[in-house]
Amino acid sequence: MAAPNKHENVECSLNTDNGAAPHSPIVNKPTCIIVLGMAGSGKTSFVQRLTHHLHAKKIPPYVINLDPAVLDVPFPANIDIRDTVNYKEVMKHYSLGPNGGIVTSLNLFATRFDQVMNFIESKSKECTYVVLDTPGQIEVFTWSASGTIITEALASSFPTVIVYVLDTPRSVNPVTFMSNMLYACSILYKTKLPFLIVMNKIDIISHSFAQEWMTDFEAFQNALEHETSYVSNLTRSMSLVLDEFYMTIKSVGVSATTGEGFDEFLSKIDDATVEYDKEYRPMYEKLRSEKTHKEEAEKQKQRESFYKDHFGGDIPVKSDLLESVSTRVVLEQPTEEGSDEEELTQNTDDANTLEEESFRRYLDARRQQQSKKVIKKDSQS
Ligand SMILES: Nc1nc2c(ncn2[C@@H]2O[C@H](COP(=O)(O)OP(=O)(O)OP(=O)(O)O)[C@@H](O)[C@H]2O)c(=O)[nH]1
Repeated sequence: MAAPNKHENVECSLNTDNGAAPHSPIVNKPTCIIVLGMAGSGKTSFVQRLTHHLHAKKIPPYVINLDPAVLDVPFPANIDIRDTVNYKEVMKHYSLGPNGGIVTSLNLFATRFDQVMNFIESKSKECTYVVLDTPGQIEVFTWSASGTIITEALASSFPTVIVYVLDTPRSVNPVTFMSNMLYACSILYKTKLPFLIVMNKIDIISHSFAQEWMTDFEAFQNALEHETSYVSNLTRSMSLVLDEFYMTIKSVGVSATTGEGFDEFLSKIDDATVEYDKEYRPMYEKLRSEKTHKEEAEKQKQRESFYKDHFGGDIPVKSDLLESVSTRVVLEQPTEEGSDEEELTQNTDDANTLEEESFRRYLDARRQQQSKKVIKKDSQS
């Protein structure tokens, strides 16, 4: 069991100087592994074992804990939501129950996720895998706005894979198995990302029965013979529907307790990374560019209404004046360390000059308009 480590709010201190060459199929981009699963399926134990396994292989991962309510994080987390959001304070402040507190904490954290993206980006060359543990209650992540924001942010910049942890011993019941699969299926279609089912706890029972049910419809129907409840009829019909889902889905059996199956898991993650690159990346890149365009259009709209309000619509919105100002702002580059103050003064001076210039142009334009009006009046009278 990996010893709990003092995690850092912002830094990746663990994943350097190991001499290991990243082996991700996509050069210079870590694969983000989002770990989801029903409460108690073993997500945290799985992340703990995976972290341990990767450290042993000298490929230390970048680990992020997104569960604000967990008491102890049993793996060395580089970023821990609990350092940013105090779940108990959130509950108290907003008079929420435990689940509302978790959802709100995750929402608050999502507003800062751009910073997390910057940290991952800065470690892109050193880290091969970024592992994210999610809250115990699966719906908090899968059906919340913040879960979608986090998933889309990751997937539009890095190869991202959804790992669904299944409690194998609990799934020996075909109805429970089917419920789990329906849930997995809904997440697959919602996230539109490569998806891997991790059948955990195979030290208790082999996952071969579950894999057989996924590939052999008859075998599953036979297992249902013993079920007499009305749910079994529904399950029987649903298994027909899930056939296509089973055909596209990858699965692997692991034990977070013994470490069995983790090499196979990594090899499937690498396959999923290639799959992301081929099939999903174009879609997410399009999504990102659409988002950028939408934001640009929104800014343009705000600028237009600003100029309308301040110049009464007399000056055409697309004037060279507006263009020169907006380009200046958009093209602003981050300054070198140590020269911030100097650059800031320079920028402020530039901005003042621009403002003066534009104001002068505005006055000239008004003067010209006025004189045109006067000439027109004179000629009429
Ligand atoms: N035998 C066995 N037990 C396991 C394995 N993985 C997890 N467990 C046990 O399953 C229980 C739940 O594990 P957790 O890792 O806390 O599960 P979780 O999904 O993170 O739980 P929540 O986040 O609280 O919903 C614990 O008692 C673990 O010791 C495994 O591979 N084998």
